[in-house]
Amino acid sequence: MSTSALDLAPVIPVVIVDDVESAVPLARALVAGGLPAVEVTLRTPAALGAIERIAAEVEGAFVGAGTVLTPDQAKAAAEAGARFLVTPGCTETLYGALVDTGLSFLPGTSTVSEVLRLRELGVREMKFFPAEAAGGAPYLKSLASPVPDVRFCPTGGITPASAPTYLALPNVACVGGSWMLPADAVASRDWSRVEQLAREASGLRG
Ligand SMILES: O=C(O)C(=O)C[C@H](O)[C@H](O)COP(=O)(O)O
Repeated sequence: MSTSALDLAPVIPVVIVDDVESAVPLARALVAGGLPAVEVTLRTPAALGAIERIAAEVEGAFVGAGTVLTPDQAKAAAEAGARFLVTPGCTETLYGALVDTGLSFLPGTSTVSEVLRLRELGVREMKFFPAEAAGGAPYLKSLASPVPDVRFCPTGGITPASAPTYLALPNVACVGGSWMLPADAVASRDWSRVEQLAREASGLRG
């Protein structure tokens, strides 16, 4: 069975990289702190280069691409070395492209019908986005009884304070978040702070 990003740690860090040179030390700090699954969002021109460098140079990292919106992005991320793909929402076209890469993926959902549509296609691991805005932990808790066989990675607005509530739910495998990468720490390349925040996040449990 292929590795699922959901099973590696309680948190998947969501990374926005502005320069490729920072990507490797940043990912090393996350891995050292206990967060091996690293989601690099395709929101910056540096993202694909960052995925490539992390895949090649950071031992222990399981690097993925986030903010995958189009089939071309799915393909480019796979070619750059991404091991998993994350999307904020899903369409039929995008779903087909995700499957075509052969990688594991977390399609974004925020309604029960979206969850059921993907479930009909055999998907059992999904992102719940934007988690806090779309109903938060109470929403996912309500889904656990009628749809017990789908596991979620809620992402969007989650903090170290709210993460344990999500992680305590039976249908939450892990959460996604960017709080271990404060903009000022990344700008000043304070990797020891990133590692420390990652370590705290990796110790979170419900
Ligand atoms: O890029 C994507 O695919 C997204 O769906 C959005 C991200 O998951 C959120 O931006 C998470 O960021 P925070 O809310 O800062 O934790």
